[in-house]
Amino acid sequence: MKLTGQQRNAVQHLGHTVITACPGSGKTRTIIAKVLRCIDELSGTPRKVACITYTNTAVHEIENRIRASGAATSEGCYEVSTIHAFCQANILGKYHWMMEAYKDGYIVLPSDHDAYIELVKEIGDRYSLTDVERSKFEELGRKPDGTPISAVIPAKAALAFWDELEKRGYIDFCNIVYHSYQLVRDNPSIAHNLSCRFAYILVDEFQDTSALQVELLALIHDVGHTIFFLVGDPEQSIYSFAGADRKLMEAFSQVIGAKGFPLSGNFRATQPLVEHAERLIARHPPMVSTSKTSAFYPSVFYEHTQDSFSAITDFFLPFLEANEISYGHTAILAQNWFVLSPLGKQLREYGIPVVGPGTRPYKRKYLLGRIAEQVCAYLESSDPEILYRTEKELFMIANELTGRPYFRIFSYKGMRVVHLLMRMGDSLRQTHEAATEWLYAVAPAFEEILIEEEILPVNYKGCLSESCDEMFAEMRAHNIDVTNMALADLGILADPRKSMKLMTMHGAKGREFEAVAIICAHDGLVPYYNYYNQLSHAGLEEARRLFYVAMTRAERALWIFSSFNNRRQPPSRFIQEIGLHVS
Ligand SMILES: Nc1ncnc2c1ncn2[C@@H]1O[C@H](COP(=O)(O)OP(=O)(O)OP(=O)(O)O)[C@@H](O)[C@H]1O
Repeated sequence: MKLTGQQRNAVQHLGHTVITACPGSGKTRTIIAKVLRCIDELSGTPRKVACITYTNTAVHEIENRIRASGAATSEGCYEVSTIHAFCQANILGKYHWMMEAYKDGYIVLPSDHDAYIELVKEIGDRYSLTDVERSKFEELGRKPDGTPISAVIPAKAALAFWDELEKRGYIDFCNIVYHSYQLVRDNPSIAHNLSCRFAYILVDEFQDTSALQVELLALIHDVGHTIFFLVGDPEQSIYSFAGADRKLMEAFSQVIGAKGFPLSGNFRATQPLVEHAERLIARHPPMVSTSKTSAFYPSVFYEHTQDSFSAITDFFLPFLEANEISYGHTAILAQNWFVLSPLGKQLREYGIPVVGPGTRPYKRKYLLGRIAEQVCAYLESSDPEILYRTEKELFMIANELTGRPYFRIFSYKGMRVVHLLMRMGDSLRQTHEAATEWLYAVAPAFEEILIEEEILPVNYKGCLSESCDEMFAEMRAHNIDVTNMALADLGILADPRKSMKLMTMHGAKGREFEAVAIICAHDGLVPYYNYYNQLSHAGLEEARRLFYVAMTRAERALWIFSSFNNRRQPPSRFIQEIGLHVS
């Protein structure tokens, strides 16, 4: 992997390391190079390197790059995961028996699970919570002392919610980390064990690490056998609502005595784009482009249009076509999910390959849908990468259903099952061409394979057929045209490489796209405020960083749209701040 001198120096440093640098400067590339170096060093030893990153997408990206480098043969000496997956695999999943509440096991409850939704309703009714408050349970965070972190949910409601989860043997995402922290804090032998096992812990996007996560890392650090490699950019800290504190990066680096390494230059974006970003947040020294991509002049555009759909179809899509930018290299970003969802639905109906909110014609929770999407993606592209993702999906499904991590899936056995599913999907495609018929045919066939191969227990017989019925009932209830659904449409959902991505600005962190469109750029959304939530100085600064993250995802072109259908909220103040004219 090609590295600059600065990047190489950071990778070669033997002690604790911290890299604080601007967007596009190669922080993620450097952390990947460090993983590869650690793999080289640790291969053949019982010790490991853990690379902790913020999102599952980032995990996939890093894993792909490690595989591409050929280091995947050293599987077993590295782990790339989110902090939740790290805690689940190395702490809570292993030591839950030490906790009275979870001594017999637990089930991780995702926020789209029926039991989760029911519980939110129950607690919402008990505490007379508003719809906005009810929608924020999945964003709940927790301080090291157990206090809930939420700008909107009253603490007593959050505590009652967790109490009920615990009584029912469930656990939500934020408590995976909280209970792991408790286990490590109360049992020094666990910290010792982790420090002996992990020779290196590398953390990407450290600016969004919460106090709870830092405390957990500090406990491992204190044992003294682990070297930390931290990368981040405080100017891209956008998760304070979940407990992130941009000052923790510097504080933790000082505590552990990490040596700082600068990285300069933005490899991603062209100079005109970088100049607009500099107007929003000025860096010292100023960020300069080192991108070799040819620049568009102009490359930052603003339009005030009727609505988001007309913005995309009248301006963004024609621009992509004229400049031969493929959909797979583009993204549409918005401050929240609610404005993306109707747009996703409209674009899908318009025939544009899109993934993201509103583009899946049924909820993600359906087991059959989750497996079928992977199989369809593989049948379309034969990409071996999808085989690994299917393996992971099976692991998650088995874990969610049974409450037990079934690590054997990540072995020859798991891969064999994945191949059996692919083969079955392919053979049924010959006789059942339409997606509807195919789904009804694969449901019992996949189920038989999963039960026979002991991925699912026998008492789960019927679960995929049931899931198939529920999926279709939901699609019919929402008037989805199921008869014209093709297998390729399902495959796109699991393999979004050729599709335009719809994502929230938060979800876009760490990503890059040739062209980016920001929709609904209105004051009240970015920055967020309304009659009940006045805009504070801290809120404004966090929103500025959010807009900065969104605009620095673009490599060549950035389009920003506001809408004259939205009469209550003026165009975002950040549009003018970056030097664009708002009439
Ligand atoms: N030494 C290098 N030579 C060539 N390209 C590079 C180099 N370093 C980084 N890049 C490229 O620059 C782009 C940005 O790199 P990367 O994603 O690692 O930046 P980052 O600092 O993590 O960005 P952000 O903070 O915005 O997430 C990527 O396309 C990467 O491949």
